[in-house]
Amino acid sequence: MASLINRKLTGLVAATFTPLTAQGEPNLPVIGPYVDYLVEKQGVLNVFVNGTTGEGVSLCTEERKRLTEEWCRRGKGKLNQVIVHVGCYSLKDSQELARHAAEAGADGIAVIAPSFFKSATADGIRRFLQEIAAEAPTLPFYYYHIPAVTGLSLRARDVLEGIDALIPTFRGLKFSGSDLMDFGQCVSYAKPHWSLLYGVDEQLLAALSMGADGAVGSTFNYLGPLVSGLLTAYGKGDVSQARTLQLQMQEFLCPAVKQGFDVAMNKQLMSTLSGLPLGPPRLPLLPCPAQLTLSVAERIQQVSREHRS
Ligand SMILES: CC(=O)N[C@H](C=O)[C@@H](O)[C@H](O)[C@H](O)CO
Ligand SMILES: CC(=O)C(=O)O
Repeated sequence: MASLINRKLTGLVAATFTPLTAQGEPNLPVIGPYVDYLVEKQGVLNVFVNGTTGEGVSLCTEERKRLTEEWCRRGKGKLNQVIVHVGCYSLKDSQELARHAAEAGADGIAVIAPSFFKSATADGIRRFLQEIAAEAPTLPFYYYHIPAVTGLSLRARDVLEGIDALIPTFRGLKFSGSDLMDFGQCVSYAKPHWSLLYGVDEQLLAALSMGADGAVGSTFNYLGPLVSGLLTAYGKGDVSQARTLQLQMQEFLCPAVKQGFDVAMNKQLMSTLSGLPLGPPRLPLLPCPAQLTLSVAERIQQVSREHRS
């Protein structure tokens, strides 16, 4: 198990959608084909399960466990890493999910700070994270910063201060915010074995130039080849090509963003593009009419064909 902790997470990580039946129950049989689709059609070999895109906080702990087990089981031998989000409002529930993720064979865990009672201090968050990480001492641990969703005003850099003394398994950060100065300050502070993963897909290039090691995002579920191309171009020093691809991606997403691009719309878009029956989102999110995502889906399909040919 010692090797798990030394595997640095880089490149693309797809934040997965949670397949639900028409009745709103986890639809586990879809996960096997979903893994194959990511590997074969998208060239994406890492997943981030039960996060924002996966509506993790809308699922009960039993459901989260079953989904974790299925992703780990189906991903075995096919995916490089399965990272599981285990954050809950309750510390105890998070600890239970952290222990479970280790048993299920996950490759790492991540936690979003609770946002009903919002910690006013970095110390409160660090100690919450510490008590969860301690329950899975063999797994790399990542802090997940997503201020627009949590409403927490604490900078990620402030949470990082002194964190490795508290959490020996600390291995980095998923940063889903647009404050690139804060991100840069996380890069300055990071240890070489940490992974700084960016999570605002439409401006990934800016974060790469600031020092990101990789990215976790929802759009890599269907824009994998395009974004892999962006990473490769950037890695070769071809910023002009990387920019072309980033701007192209913004062009597709812009019509969706104008209509309020939330998880419900994103999930519908993914169902259309992949053909996987992902089902409705869970309440309080309402299903997005297929019609609303069709024109976005058509443009993405057209350009994806060009990227493959
Ligand atoms: C709020 C949200 O879901 N953020 C995702 C990851 O953190 C992103 O992957 C976005 O879905 C993506 O950047 C599109 O806006
Ligand atoms: C994007 C991401 O990491 C999430 O959906 O949680």
